[in-house]
Amino acid sequence: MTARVVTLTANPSLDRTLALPGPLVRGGVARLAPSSTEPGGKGVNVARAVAAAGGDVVTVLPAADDDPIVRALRELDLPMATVPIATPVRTNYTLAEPDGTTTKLNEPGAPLDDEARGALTIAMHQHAEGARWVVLSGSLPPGTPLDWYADLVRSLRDTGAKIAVDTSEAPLLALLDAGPDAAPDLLKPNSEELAQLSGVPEAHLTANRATALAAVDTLHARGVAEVLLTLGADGALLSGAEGVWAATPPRIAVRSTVGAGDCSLAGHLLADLAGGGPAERLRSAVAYGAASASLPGSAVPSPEQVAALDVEVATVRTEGLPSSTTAPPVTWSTTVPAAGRDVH
Ligand SMILES: O=P(O)(O)OC[C@@]1(O)O[C@H](CO)[C@@H](O)[C@@H]1O
Repeated sequence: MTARVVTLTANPSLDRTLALPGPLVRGGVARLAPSSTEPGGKGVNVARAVAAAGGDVVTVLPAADDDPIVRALRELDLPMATVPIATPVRTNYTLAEPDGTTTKLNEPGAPLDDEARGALTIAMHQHAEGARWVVLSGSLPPGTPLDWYADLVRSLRDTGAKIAVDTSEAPLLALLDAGPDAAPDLLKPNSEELAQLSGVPEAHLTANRATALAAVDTLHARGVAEVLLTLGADGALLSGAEGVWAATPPRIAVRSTVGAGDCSLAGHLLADLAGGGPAERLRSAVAYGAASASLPGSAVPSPEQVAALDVEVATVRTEGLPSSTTAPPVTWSTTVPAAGRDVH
C-alpha cells in the first residue's frame, strides 16, 4: 500500500470570489475589487491541500480537456484523472464581505449521465488500488442517483483503501440510510450536516458538546468508524474507536471560510499518513481549517502557514464506540449557540 490519497469530485466548480467593499446590501449596487477564480469543488480542494504538503494525490473529476478547470489544475501541477463531459464545469460564487462573512451561491453543476458515471467509477477503482485513502466529496450533479456514494463505498472496499466522505443533504442521508456495509471509515460533517442527519437543531449541536456527541454516536451506531465534526470558530471533535477528542482553534482573522472544511479533512489525512494518533489527526485538521479560513477565497495553506498556528486538543473520553443499543439519548440544551461555523 502506498501513502496515496485519491479524491473524487463528481460536481467540481470554478470558484469565483467577489470581494465586496462592505456588508452585502440586498437590492444595492456593489463596486467590486478585482475578482479571482480558482479550481474548486470539495475533492479538488482536499487534493490541492494534500499536494501543497508534498503528499501523493490524484484528483478525479468530470471535465472536458479544454475546460478552464482542467487548464487551472494543470497550471497547479495537480495530478488528475478526468472523464470528458459535454457541459462546462459550473461556476460557484462567493460573496466575501470585509469582516470575513462569506455567502456562497452554488450552481447545480453539469449533468452526469450513466456513461460518465461509469467512467468515473472505473477511474476511481484504477487509482484507488493500493492507495491509503479515497475521499468522496461534495454534492452530486443533476442526474446522479442519490445512492451513488453508497455504491462507491461498497465497491471501493475491495481496493483496500480507507474511505472518507464529505457531503450534505440528500446524498448524505442516502449514504447513512444505505446500511453498515456502505458506511465510510471517516465522515466529516459540519454542524449543519450533523443536524440534517440527526434531526437535532443545529443551534443545539453547537451550544452543547454532550448533545453534539450524542448525535455523533448515532452515526457510529450506523457503522461510521470515525467522525470528524467541524464546528467553525468552535473548533472540532474527533470521535472513533479510540475515544473522543475536542480541539479549540487558534485565534485568527477570518478572511474566507470557503474550503476550510476541505482543508480540515486534508489535515486529518496528512496526519494519518504520517502515523499520527487521534489527537494529532484532530490537531492537524483544526490547524489546516484555521489556516485556510485565514486565507482569501478557497486558497489552501502551506504546511508552514499551518505550523505557525497553535491548536489545543483535549481528551473527552478514551473508551471505545457505543454500540447501537447503548448510544446515549440526545440531550437538549437551552444555552445560546456560539457564533461561527464553517461554510461550504
Ligand atoms: O455544491 P457542493 O458540491 O456542496 O460544494 C461546492 C463548494 O462550495 O465546496 C467547496 C468548498 O467546500 C467549494 O470549492 C465549492 O464551490
